[in-house]
Amino acid sequence: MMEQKSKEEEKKVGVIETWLRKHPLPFKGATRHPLILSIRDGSIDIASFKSWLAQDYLFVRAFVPFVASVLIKAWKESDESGDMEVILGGVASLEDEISWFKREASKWGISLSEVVPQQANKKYCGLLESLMSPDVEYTVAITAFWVIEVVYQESFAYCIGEGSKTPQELKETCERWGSEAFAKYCQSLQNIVNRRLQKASDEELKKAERMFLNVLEYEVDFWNMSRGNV
Ligand SMILES: Cc1ncc(CN)c(N)n1
Repeated sequence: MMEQKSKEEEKKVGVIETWLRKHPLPFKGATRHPLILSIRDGSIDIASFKSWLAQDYLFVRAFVPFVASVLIKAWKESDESGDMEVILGGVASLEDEISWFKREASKWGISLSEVVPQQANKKYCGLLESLMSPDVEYTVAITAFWVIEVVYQESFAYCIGEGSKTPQELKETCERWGSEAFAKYCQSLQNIVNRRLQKASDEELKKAERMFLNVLEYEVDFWNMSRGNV
């Protein structure tokens, strides 16, 4: 009886929660990076922030076709029509995000047309491009999509959380990904991923878990880049 109950509970917990318990350090490494800690404690070097902003603009431009490719996979492979609305919401919000990057860059005197992608950025955009292949399963692609979004949500929410000393001029940036609305969107993605993983084959589960860890590494490399540790 006891054993039955714990198995039931495990089912309710969801695969993502079990991964987060199994791999706390990689997740913490990506969401509590020194760059984020320096925003939160106010010691951030503005040159690092500007470098992150410029590189992230290029990343987001590459992220748009990736999210569009996840939308196509959802249309072809999903067992739930509601997935498309969640992903479509993500695509739509990226238009506003790109405009925001342009405004923010001009505020900081950054000429976006002159930004050259650094190595870690090129590598990460290469990963996005590889995930656009029709050979990559919807479950694996949507897992990557969720991790990419949740790292920013967890990181920037920490910068505006209780006790933070984030400089006023960086608060809008932190709000963009640290807001309640963005957290809700990430939760919707997480629900899709958990549902898909519950039905996945062992092989697909392994692929998705490897992707989860891979993306966390790419995120750390991306933060490192902005601190000059390419
Ligand atoms: C590198 C990176 N990772 C995630 C996000 C959030 N879409 C982003 N803008 N940039």
